[in-house]
Amino acid sequence: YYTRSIPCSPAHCCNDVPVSLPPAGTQFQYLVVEKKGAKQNVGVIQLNRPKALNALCDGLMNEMNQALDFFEKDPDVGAIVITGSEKAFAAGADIKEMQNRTFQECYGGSFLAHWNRVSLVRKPVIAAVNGYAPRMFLGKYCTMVNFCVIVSASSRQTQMPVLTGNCGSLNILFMQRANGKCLSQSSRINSIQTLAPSLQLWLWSFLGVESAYSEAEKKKDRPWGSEGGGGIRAYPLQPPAVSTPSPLP
Ligand SMILES: C/C=C/C(=O)SCCNC(=O)CCNC(=O)[C@H](O)C(C)(C)COP(=O)(O)OP(=O)(O)OC[C@H]1O[C@@H](n2cnc3c(N)ncnc32)[C@H](O)[C@@H]1OP(=O)(O)O
Repeated sequence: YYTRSIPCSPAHCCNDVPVSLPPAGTQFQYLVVEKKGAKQNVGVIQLNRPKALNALCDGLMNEMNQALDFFEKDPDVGAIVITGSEKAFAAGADIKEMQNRTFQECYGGSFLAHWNRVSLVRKPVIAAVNGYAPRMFLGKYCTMVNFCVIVSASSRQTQMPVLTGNCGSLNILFMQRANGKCLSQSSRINSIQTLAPSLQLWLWSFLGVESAYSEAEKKKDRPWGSEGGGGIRAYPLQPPAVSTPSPLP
């Protein structure tokens, strides 16, 4: 990595603070990192560990944090897309790496603390999800999907999790029909629905989100609208149903 000054822009004043940028052509071992979109204003991070179904090993997460640093500091990038392959977004934590760690090591050593980075990015992050993404919303450190602002899942996304616990109150979920059912199991859906309109406005006002969203769609096996017949459901759309209390006997 080298440092250089980037010019200030109205959207991002850096006060000429040096930022770290990866040199052109930097090769990541576990990621493909590139800028996309007509204006090259979408940072796309593709998990690229196919033999392990993109399991989130330490090396991959460290590279992810470098890529996020890079895109966060790049004034040309308005939003970031994280995606995987057609078969797997990510098979969750690397369980082979975890198996010999003791509780003391994990707890005392702040195991997975560096996984939080994606939640701290000050630009919208969209997860474009195909294939396996086991337990993606379950637990605080579940997978990085948990921290993305928008999750756009294709109908082939399998093993859709039950939304419980800390499912990320900032997530706006767009899912195709096959997965809609998981949302009804969420105890947090009411608060997500309440937040949605203002968040969407906020997101869409962000430079680059629109093109980031279309880049995310290209990464999915079945983009929005491809199912026809109005089969696509976007969440949250409706206010929560008000249940009428049954009269006392
Ligand atoms: C704090 C965070 C918590 C969490 O994230 S909890 C969730 C942890 N993840 C899991 O429990 C998922 C474990 N993986 C699976 O259950 C299965 O895989 C799948 C259902 C996702 C896919 O099954 P199939 O299509 O049959 O593939 P395959 O032969 O099992 O896996 C292909 C290669 O990928 C490696 N792999 C898969 N998942 C992981 C993982 N999570 N960590 C490390 N390696 C993984 C395998 O071992 C194997 O590779 P090799 O043939 O060389 O053994």
